[in-house]
Amino acid sequence: MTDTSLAARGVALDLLRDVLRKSVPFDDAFDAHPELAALQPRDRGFVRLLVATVLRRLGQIDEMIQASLAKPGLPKAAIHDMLRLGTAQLVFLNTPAHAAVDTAVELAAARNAAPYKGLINAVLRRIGREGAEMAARQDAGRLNTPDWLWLSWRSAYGTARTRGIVEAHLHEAPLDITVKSDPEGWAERLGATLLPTGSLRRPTGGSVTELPGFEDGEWWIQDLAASLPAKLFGDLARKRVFDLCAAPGGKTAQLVVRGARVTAIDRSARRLERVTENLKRLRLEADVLAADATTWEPEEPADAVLLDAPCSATGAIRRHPDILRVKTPDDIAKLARAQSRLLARSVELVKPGGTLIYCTCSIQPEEGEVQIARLLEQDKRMERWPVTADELGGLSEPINEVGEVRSLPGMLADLGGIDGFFVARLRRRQG
Ligand SMILES: C[S@@+](CC[C@H](N)C(=O)[O-])C[C@H]1O[C@@H](n2cnc3c(N)ncnc32)[C@H](O)[C@@H]1O
Repeated sequence: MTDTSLAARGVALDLLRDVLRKSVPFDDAFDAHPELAALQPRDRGFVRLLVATVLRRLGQIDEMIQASLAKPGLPKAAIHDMLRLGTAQLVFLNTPAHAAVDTAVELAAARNAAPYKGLINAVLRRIGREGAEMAARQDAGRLNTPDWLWLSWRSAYGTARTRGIVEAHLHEAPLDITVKSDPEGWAERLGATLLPTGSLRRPTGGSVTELPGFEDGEWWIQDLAASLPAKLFGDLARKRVFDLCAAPGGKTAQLVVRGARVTAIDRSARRLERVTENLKRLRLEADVLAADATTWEPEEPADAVLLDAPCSATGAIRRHPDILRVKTPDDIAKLARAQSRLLARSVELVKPGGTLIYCTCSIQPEEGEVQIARLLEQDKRMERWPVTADELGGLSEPINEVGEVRSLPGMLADLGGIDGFFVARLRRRQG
């Protein structure tokens, strides 16, 4: 094994420990790893793919490891992680068997685990021989999904839709792009597909910043589902809009492009820097303000308010498989309480006759449908303004019976799928 590939696998081992045992979100662990900067871009890409594959396929991988151990009982955590990295390469990343096994054994030697070299060698050789057949017999979607999430989705959406969700999680999401203007022209220049809602779609891979139009600020990365809320305000020309949870600013940019005068608020000054940077690259202008939206007092209410609330992000598992491992039912309850406080405050920040859009990239009903049902029951100043399929380029599948957008991974499969998202559009009654 070359020094760089040993270093890359060592970094992957550390990242797996950070996510699985310290519940650090993968992107944060990745950005913070001290040895990552020294790796070649290709090795960095490999580390990302390798760890993401283990997280995406953890249930399957662990079942294969269990079945391949000579004695029952798992080895200690670091050895288990070395086996996981080896198995992901052997079964899901098409690494030649000798390379995957040898590198795992060398990693063990480099990490003071030489006594385990024999065990690692034996288990991975067996998985190299039998892994593909084992994988073909597994119920992949179910095995890779923690029980609490499986049960929550099955009770909210039924078994067939839950199957669609968990099967979609097995694959990485495509790269979606929102353009400032001329979607047809940019689709051609970027070699992308133009989706019915106006977003562009490309397969993932390659360097985004080297694509035409990036430097000139003609477009930004934004999932198809995430692009929907800002499109649902109706005419925004010269309207005053509060974007209450704005960072990193994808929706802020959309609102500005649509002609609104936007105040972009976020309580994280660090994340707000991303909004400022993104707006600068896109040559767009908004007032950017670090404040807590639950206590912020503007001079007057706005014509429209966007509340893209902090959430568990269980709708974005295709892009962030670590969510399967780091989120807990307690997180959902805590986030739901914060969302409900933000929602109550948002009502006060919108003028009578104005529009409030609430959205989250979660597929937990507690962070979506339940929030809106409770608000409408408690606050008679607000009413629903249902979303229609023609506002989504004719897509009716992600609209529920009361006119909320409820997208689920697994929907729009013929277009390449969509992240899970919830969007409710409300109006504050006059008077
Ligand atoms: C889902 S993200 C927003 C994504 C953003 N709207 C976009 O499209 O790029 C949620 C944001 O809410 C911010 N946030 C959480 N609690 C907040 C609060 N009480 N007031 C303002 N911002 C808050 C977080 O810092 C985070 O940046």
